Amino acid sequence: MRRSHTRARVKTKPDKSDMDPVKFQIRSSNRSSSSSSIYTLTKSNSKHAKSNLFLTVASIATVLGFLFVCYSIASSGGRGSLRYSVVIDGGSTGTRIHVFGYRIESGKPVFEFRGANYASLKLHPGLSAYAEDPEGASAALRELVEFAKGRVPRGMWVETEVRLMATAGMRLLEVSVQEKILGVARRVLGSSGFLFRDEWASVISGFIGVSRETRRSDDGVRPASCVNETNLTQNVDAAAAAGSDEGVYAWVVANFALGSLGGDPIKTTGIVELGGASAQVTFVSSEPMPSEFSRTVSFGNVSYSLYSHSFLHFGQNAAHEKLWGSLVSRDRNSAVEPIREGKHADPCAPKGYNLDTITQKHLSGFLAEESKLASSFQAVGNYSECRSAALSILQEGNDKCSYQHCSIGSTFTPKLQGRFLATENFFYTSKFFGLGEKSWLSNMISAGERFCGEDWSKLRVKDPSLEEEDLLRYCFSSAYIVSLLHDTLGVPLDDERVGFANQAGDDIPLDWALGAFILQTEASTSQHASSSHLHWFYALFGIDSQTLLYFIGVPILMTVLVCLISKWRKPQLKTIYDLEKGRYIVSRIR
Ligand SMILES: Nc1nc2c(ncn2[C@@H]2O[C@H](COP(=O)(O)OP(=O)(O)OP(=O)(O)O)[C@@H](O)[C@H]2O)c(=O)[nH]1
Ligand SMILES: [Ca+2]
Repeated sequence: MRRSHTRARVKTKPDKSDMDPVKFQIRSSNRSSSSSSIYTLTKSNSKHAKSNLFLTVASIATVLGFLFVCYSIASSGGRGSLRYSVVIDGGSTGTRIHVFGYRIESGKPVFEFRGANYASLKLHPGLSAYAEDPEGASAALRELVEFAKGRVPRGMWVETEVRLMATAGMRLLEVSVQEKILGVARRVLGSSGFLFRDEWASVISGFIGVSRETRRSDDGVRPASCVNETNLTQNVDAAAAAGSDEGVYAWVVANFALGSLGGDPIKTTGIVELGGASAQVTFVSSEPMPSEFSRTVSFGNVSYSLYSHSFLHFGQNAAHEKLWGSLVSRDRNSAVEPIREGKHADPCAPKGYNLDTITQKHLSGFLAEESKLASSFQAVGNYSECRSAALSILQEGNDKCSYQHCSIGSTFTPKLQGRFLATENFFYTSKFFGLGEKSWLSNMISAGERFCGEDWSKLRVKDPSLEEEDLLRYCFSSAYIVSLLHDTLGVPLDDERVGFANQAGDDIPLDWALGAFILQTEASTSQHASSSHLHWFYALFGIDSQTLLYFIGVPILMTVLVCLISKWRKPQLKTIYDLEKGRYIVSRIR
């Protein structure tokens, strides 16, 4: 059939509402028939055209939307998008910032403490060093904030929470001085660009057992009782009964790392932590205990009834300073007999070490200026005397015990139950002496006897890279560790249930700040999920975004494809208007 070359002639227009005709003349190819008809090739019905257009646009939009969902899930490794959180640990020897990345899957946070999902930086000295000059803390805090900003995408800063949680070093300061330093921190963090509220900068031992009021703190740890902070200035010992949140957080990260968090309480692992200013003991105990030591931690649908306590002044550095103080002050039952008037033997310092500089620096907390100058020390390096001096320090206050039984100071501690990880200085000192896991506590004794009994000059040659003060501490540390775990807490010397560690599971650092982040994120996510419209969905389907993709995405794609195929497959009809016959003829295009 040839296309006509004659000009199309305009005839009666069909009904306006129908279509807008295009006309041309087609001559039949058969010579014999002279008939030729004028045909009208009509465009499709405008309504029909619109629905086609809509269908096409909708199909394209659906397919694009589906492809975008595929891309965003694929690009996030088939999981929720990455979120961030920042925790600053205000310790006594330094301030450490932790930057965490995590995802939400099926309404639950998924934590990975490695690679781009975890970074930390520690700056010395700790916040408590700025007691005389609180403003001086702002420079270090700004440097830590800049470190975090380098690890959180700028677009996420505004929804990334930052918390400052200070521990023993700050606990030892007057509350008024604490508040000045915290005020500087609140100003720096408030202008950091991260999500921050003033109450998120605090000394974490905010709860001590005086009133019977209980309340749920926003980090998922429910204190057995609490009181307002003003009591802290009146009774430092009461403050010593505080701060067990630090121990709880360390317990949380240890059991998260070991995979026992969320499981049977009996199968969890306890934590004994030897810090600089404080020591923490936290474990699941079935023994009845006074409420000020009891903490309940909920994780998933499991509740853990814990004993948790932070022994302020019983951290390694604080205890060592107490030893020097006890060597000098005659009005206390001195840990060791003085050599002669004003000359004190220090059994925890290897022979030949010159103690005067270090003791003058550290005794400010214990001595009036004149008695400091009058006193001098002689290193006599004797491990067993050092160990009994350490025991005297640990038992100081035992006579004031107001509980059924006390172990450290005048504080109640139930009998240790189950397995334990001994962290921080337990780990550092065991590593220094090269102890293996097997019988490490009994080997600590022989290592300490050798080290304390050695001449200082030989020790210096063996470890020239270490700071003198750090090297010196290993004699006291080896004695204090055995005296704390075995002589005071009753851990048998060959007990395999207690091991030293600084990481666990998949090399997860056993740092309490990670535990605080886990609890806080778990609490805020489940709060958000229960208040968001998706809660019923996750509860009903309990599926993650990947499965969601298959359940919803694939059917949409199939529907769109069927529509598109059916549309294209639909016979292409041609509607023509026969002028001579005066009617439409619909015919199929091959
Ligand atoms: N030997 C040794 N000791 C370390 C090392 N790192 C930290 N410590 C000591 O381990 C203890 C606890 O470390 P951190 O928790 O980082 O110190 P901190 O938070 O400032 O101290 P606290 O406020 O008591 O927790 C302190 O006594 C530190 O001096 C290390 O690499 N080697
Ligand atoms: Ca610490």
